[in-house]
Amino acid sequence: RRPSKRVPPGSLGLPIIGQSLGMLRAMRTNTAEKWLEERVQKYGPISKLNLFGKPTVFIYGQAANKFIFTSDGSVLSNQQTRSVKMILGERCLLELNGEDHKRVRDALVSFLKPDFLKRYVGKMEEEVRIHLETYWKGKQIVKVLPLMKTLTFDIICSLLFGLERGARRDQMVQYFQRMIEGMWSIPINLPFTRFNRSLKASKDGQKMLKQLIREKQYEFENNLASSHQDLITCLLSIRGENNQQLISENEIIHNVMLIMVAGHDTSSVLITFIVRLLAKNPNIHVAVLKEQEEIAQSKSPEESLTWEDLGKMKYTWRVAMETMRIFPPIFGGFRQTVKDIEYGGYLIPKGWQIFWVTAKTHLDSSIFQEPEKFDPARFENPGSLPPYNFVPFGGGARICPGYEFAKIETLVTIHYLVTHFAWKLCCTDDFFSRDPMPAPTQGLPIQIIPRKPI
Ligand code: HEM
Repeated sequence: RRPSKRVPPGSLGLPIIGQSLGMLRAMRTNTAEKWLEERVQKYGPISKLNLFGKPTVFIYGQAANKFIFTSDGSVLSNQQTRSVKMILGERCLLELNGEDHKRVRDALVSFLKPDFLKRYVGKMEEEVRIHLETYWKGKQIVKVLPLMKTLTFDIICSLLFGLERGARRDQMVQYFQRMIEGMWSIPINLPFTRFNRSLKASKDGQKMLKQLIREKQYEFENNLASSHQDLITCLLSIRGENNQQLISENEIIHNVMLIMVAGHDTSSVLITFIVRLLAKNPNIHVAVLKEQEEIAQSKSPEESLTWEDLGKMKYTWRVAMETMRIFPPIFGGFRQTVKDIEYGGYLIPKGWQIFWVTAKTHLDSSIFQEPEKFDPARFENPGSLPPYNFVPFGGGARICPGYEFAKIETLVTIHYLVTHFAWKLCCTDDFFSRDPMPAPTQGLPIQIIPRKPI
């Protein structure tokens, strides 16, 4: 078929600004789905707009997700905002395409695959225990979101970077927290801007990582590495013919920074929203508690959780999936067309952005009946769910490689939370803003009542 010469309906708005401010405002006021629905009502399921200075086409639904996730690099390339590229570096996975993307991704997956991660359940559990003893024990009110950010940072530092607790880990966490704060803002290189503070923190963090990598390289080459292999050592150990290192120092630094961001912001949001939903749905809370108590009672108090125990947490994981259906941590993302393409009968010119949105498909009543209702039973038989309808982790060649990691940390944390504490929400409003990660009012303060000692 000859491609139609028509670009999708819609307006590109003012030059550069386009609809970016309207979209950002809708994200911050938790009305982004409504904002997009109004577009669909006005222009139909495929429409053009101008986001962050680029002509963009917004598409959603099963076919759209399939198109985005299965198109190869000859049709669509990955597309990040300029601020993300400047802060994370040009060799991180988000910037790589084709063979380079596959080589670096395979290296990361060799560490993040279940066979490797199952050895680390006990180490994650140790981090959760220490966290609860430090920040929850003896408290009456805690703020869940900031604490979950601290916990997921700690887990990543310990498991992925082999950085033990202490001044060095604290310094690293500070750099990364500052870096993330302004990562999504508009890049203006002035000393007082949020972006510039992030860029500086990214450079300081990179310097520290470089030092850490050199130490790990020395340990690796002199057979001094500990038996608990971390991600950095794992990447250093990937060798080709003649024993040459296959992942360069810059690739290690940029991807370690990506993992720090991708791995901590998302899982902390997921756990926070599960805590919120359990407080609002007592029946579901009771069912999760029952499942977790059965596991706890099958072990002595000193015994660690195992991979097999996690396999028994089926209901809890269904609750997590339903939480991600309604409140996906990642709102959506961008790709860029590598050539003129035809989609849905329209022409999308070369160099335009394509904007995909998770929640718009997740809340579609033709896919999920009564989409506003929180119902974990939808995931009783995940195999029956048609592909590309439930996409909190994306899909295809760029599907989230941290899925298993996120699953383990979520299940271990929820196990400890429900078996050791009961809780009530201090703010009962339903509001959360997206910046771009969802954040409930005041970071979700809750009143906690201990069930049994940590
Ligand atoms: C609930 C937790 C998580 C959610 C919802 C999530 C979601 C996502 C999504 C939607 C993408 C794909 C974006 C796209 O196609 O453009 C992605 C990519 C990615 N995620 Fe996650 N993620 C989570 C946790 C993690 C964790 C724990 C890690 C690392 C330990 C991680 C590392 C990554 C990386 C490196 C990518 C880029 C993959 C690539 O471009 O090939 N994520 N994630």
